[in-house]
Amino acid sequence: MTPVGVLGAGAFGTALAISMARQGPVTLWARDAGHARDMARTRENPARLPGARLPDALTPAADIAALAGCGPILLAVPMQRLRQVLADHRDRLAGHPLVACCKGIELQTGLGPLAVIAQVLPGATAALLTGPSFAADIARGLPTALTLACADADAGRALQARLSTANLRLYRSTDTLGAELGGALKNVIAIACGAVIGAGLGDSARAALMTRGYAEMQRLALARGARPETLAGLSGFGDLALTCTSELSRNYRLGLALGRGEGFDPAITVEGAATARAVAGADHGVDLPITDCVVGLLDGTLSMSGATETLLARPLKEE
Ligand SMILES: NC(=O)C1=CN([C@@H]2O[C@H](COP(=O)(O)OP(=O)(O)OC[C@H]3O[C@@H](n4cnc5c(N)ncnc54)[C@H](OP(=O)(O)O)[C@@H]3O)[C@@H](O)[C@H]2O)C=CC1
Ligand SMILES: O=C(CO)COP(=O)(O)O
Repeated sequence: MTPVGVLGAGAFGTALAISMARQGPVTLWARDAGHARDMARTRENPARLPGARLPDALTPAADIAALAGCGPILLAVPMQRLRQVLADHRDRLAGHPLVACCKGIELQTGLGPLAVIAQVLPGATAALLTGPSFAADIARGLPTALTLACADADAGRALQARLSTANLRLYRSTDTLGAELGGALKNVIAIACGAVIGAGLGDSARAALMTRGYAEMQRLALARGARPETLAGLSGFGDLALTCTSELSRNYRLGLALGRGEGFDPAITVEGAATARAVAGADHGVDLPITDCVVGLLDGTLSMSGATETLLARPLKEE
């Protein structure tokens, strides 16, 4: 069996590699050669996924040429890095089915991962793997369900069969736009929910924000042509429910810090911050009051009390 390739030895890339290496060969590329060598020697990735052991079938690689012998390649780098990574390694990636594992909207263009892939590698078979999944849970072999979205139904079926594992149950979709937007926008709402809890506004306020945040996700996604059932699925509702209620979520933790008026380590990957700015700044004619408040909190132009008053003072309307 040709190995599955994983580009990006971060938390998610490593967790997916571990899960898939339990049923076949996987090559995990790390951009830092020393990082790859350390993983090969110690059989762990403590910096990104502490406590997880790398199965024997997982081969860390420092040279991206090692991906040449792989079949599908999973792209597990942050959304705002995706374009550069694809451009840097275009020749190595050409000809392989590419599975974007990142969640977000590109700040400069307002595009999602699959549109970025199409621009850098036109004609590539591309899919998206997204949904409610903490890297730590996947690495521990806990049951996880994800959406595998691919515009090409046959390619999607093949990738679903190839990438599903004993604990990773993949559901197919051809609504790539809806899957992209669900995974990206839930991070913005998770920041908002963390801020509400961090400010001590309570679980009822969080439930209201999750619900109205889901409405905001739907408004934007449907306006851009997504299917409602996609937003109601794993990539939308499922991931929203997970990310808005767990301190394992970095987006939620950033929100907690904002609500508490505390700082947050900028080195930690938090996709929702850039996505909020990308979406709020775009001209799509859709009302996104929660997203706008998140941007204000991130930029320091809006206080928690100001954000709360802004949302509570909105004109009364039908649900
Ligand atoms: N963590 C999780 O539980 C989940 C994450 N995701 C998504 O996965 C994506 C990746 O996040 P995650 O793995 O968690 O983030 P991490 O911060 O753990 O890892 C990011 C990885 O990307 C690599 N990277 C960053 N920039 C570049 C670059 N220019 N070239 C090559 N590699 C680069 C980093 O390399 P280096 O180590 O050398 O810095 C690192 O290995 C995000 O979009 C996230 O939303 C989805 C579901 C769950
Ligand atoms: O996407 C995730 C869960 O589905 C991971 O969440 P964070 O990026 O907020 O850590």
